Amino acid sequence: MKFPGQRKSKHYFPVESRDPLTNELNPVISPKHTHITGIDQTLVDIEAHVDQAFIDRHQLVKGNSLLIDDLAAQTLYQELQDKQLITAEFAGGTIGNTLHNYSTLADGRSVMFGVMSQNITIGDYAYRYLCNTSSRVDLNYLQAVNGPVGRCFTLISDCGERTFAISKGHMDKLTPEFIDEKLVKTGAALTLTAYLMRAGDDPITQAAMQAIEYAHQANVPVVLTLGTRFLIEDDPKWWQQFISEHVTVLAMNEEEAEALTGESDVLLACEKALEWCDLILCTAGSRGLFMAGYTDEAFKRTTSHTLLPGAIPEFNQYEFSRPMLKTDCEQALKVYSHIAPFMGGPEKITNTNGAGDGALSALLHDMAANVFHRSNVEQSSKHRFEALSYSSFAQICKYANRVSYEVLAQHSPRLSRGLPEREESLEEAYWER
Ligand SMILES: Nc1ncnc2c1ncn2[C@@H]1O[C@H](COP(=O)(O)OP(=O)(O)O)[C@@H](O)[C@H]1O
Ligand SMILES: Nc1nc2c(ncn2[C@@H]2O[C@H](COP(=O)(O)O)[C@@H](O)[C@H]2O)c(=O)[nH]1
Repeated sequence: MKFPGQRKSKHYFPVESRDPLTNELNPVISPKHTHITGIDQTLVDIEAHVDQAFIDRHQLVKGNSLLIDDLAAQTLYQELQDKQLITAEFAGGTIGNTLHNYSTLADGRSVMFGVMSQNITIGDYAYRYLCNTSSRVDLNYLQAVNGPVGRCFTLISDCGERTFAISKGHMDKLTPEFIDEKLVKTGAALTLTAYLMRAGDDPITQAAMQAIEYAHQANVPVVLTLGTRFLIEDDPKWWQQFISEHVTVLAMNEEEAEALTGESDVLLACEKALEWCDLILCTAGSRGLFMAGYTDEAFKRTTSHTLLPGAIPEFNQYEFSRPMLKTDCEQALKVYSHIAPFMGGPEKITNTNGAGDGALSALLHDMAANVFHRSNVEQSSKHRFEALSYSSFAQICKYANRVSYEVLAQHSPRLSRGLPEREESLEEAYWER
């Protein structure tokens, strides 16, 4: 596993580079590996730039992700083809993107549970999905289905806003028997999306609930990303209950945060949502991103950054602390952190598809790095208390933000390579010091 983010100090990381003295006492011959698991609806993104009239004509809602039937999909696809509007086709799906980006960043294994067409022909959507997924994403546990994977028409408006129209195919046919109990229980995290809960009579929702049960039995953190505010604002109470019963880490953007909590201020929304989960990553578009969570009074660390004003004054005071489960804290303290977009954001943003998923994959990398380090260097001072991540709130913000920038600067929601080892924007002197 690679070190999460870019820093000079990589204390016993990779784990083979431990102190020579302790190496002699307890040599690492071959490090124990770590993986994460996730469930997704297997989807290919079909990207096109369209105007408002197109969105209205196909009865879509700007910014939403709506399910459409076969006839509507056929009509929409036909118009896109006739007018030659399709600009790209990529493997997609919010968790598929997150696992791919995790594996690319961490150079580590992730396991995806989902479906795949039994019969694949070269060039079809199932084939493209497989071709566009990192070889470090283990697809051996996919369930074979007799039909196509899903298509996600990703319609980009002039303002950069995305509207998704989903033609399901067989993407929701995953059944609970295809969730591998051992893999979920030995993983560093289980990653899910709120979209899995809108499958109607299809079995993927039960498959997700089965995975959650396995994760709970083994105290594996359950990570949920909210997808779109429209899904949440239909029934915020139901989601609040769902999160408090099942979720450890919540990823959302500021609109989803408002839909969930009723608070338009991101900090206040995070403060409220911390009553239902342990750790929050909340992206805020051109305002960057926020993290919120708990740490124990005994292990809090004061920031050396400028204290920031906001609805919670000086909210970032303890952002150098590491996130912990609330139940692991003797005296739980709420901690918040914020970062503005890396270098102010790329010069030109063609579309923001996948920027939020990118940030989440960085957080997952940091959480998995903690498990990896703990299982290989158990005696390290890092593990004298149980933390959810390897790094501090502030450091994870930096890393997640940097990854979002990379996704924004390229075209696809999936990274084609990891981050550079050394940041060009940091002076040479930083690395030499
Ligand atoms: N217009 C922008 N300018 C600069 N950075 C941006 C912009 N939009 C998004 N980002 C970066 O991408 C991250 C995720 O974006 P956001 O749009 O909030 O995610 P989502 O795709 O989940 O809605 C932000 O935290 C920020 O770092
Ligand atoms: N699993 C599902 N993924 C979906 C659905 N609708 C859209 N999407 C995917 O989201 C990403 C973009 O993510 P974001 O971070 O920019 O919000 C894109 O690649 C789509 O494939 C859905 O219903 N289910």
